[in-house]
Amino acid sequence: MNERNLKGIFVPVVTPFQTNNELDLDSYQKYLRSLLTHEIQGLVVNGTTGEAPTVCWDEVTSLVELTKHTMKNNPIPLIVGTGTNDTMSTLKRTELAAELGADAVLIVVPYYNRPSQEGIVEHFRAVAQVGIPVIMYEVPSRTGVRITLDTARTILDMDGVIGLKDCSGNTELVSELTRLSSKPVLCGEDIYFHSMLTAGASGGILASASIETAKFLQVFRLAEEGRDLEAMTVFESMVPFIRLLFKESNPSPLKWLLARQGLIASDHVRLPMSVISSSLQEEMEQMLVSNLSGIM
Ligand SMILES: O=C(O)C1=N[C@H](C(=O)O)C[C@H](O)C1
Repeated sequence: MNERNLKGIFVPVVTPFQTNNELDLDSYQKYLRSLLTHEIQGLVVNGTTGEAPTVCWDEVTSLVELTKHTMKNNPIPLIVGTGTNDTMSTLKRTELAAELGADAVLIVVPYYNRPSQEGIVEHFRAVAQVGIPVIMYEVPSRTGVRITLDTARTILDMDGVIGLKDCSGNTELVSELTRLSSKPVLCGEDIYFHSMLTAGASGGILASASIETAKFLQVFRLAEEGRDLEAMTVFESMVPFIRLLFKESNPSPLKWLLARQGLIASDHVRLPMSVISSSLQEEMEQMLVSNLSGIM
């Protein structure tokens, strides 16, 4: 995988669990097969949406193997989340992902220990040397640390780093990087998808594309063709749905909807995540009944 492939709609997949906390691989395969009926550009396993903090490496291995098996006749790029807040364990996981045949790794800016900008740069320099393409993942609302434009540029200039997943909460970073003709930026914050495309993003890694796959593909295609008004109209039809999907922590609302659609058996999430509140369930039911964004 290289920076030219970092374009279009990438779906970060959920990790289905049984109510006893075991992986539910039957559901996982059914859900994957349904996603793969769309012409998406890639999948992300063990991202935030995949509940990476509570999935152990043996389980990631099972998920990656089953993903590769399921798409063997029609392989698309497979990105695996291997970033942690410890450089040594990130390196180990990244090497293991490469051995499993991942096409790229998604490396979150180290969270919780609040490294300096220099520490963040060195973390990425180490991972970039493993030899598998690296996508940097900026999500300050989750990590507690925000990268500067200089840090983003320094990391994106490294050989082995192919792009950035931007969940920075606004369009500043993507606009600046686009102005500087940097490597590709994928939107990682669903509600900003259209504005980030307008600002120069080359696509998105979007949890809501698990449900509204066709519409996200349509927005991307229309924007690429320069039909921005149409792209905006389709995107705006999804805004109420996206707002509900992120009203409580991702991926609990998404898992509820996938279970409601019968694509996974249960909306179970591992603690400390919890299933959505009854009030959000009611709002989601209401959305389905009034078919707000045309889903289902
Ligand atoms: O799993 C991901 O990748 C995504 N994570 C974001 C988050 O939950 O912070 C949301 C985005 O849709 C995809």
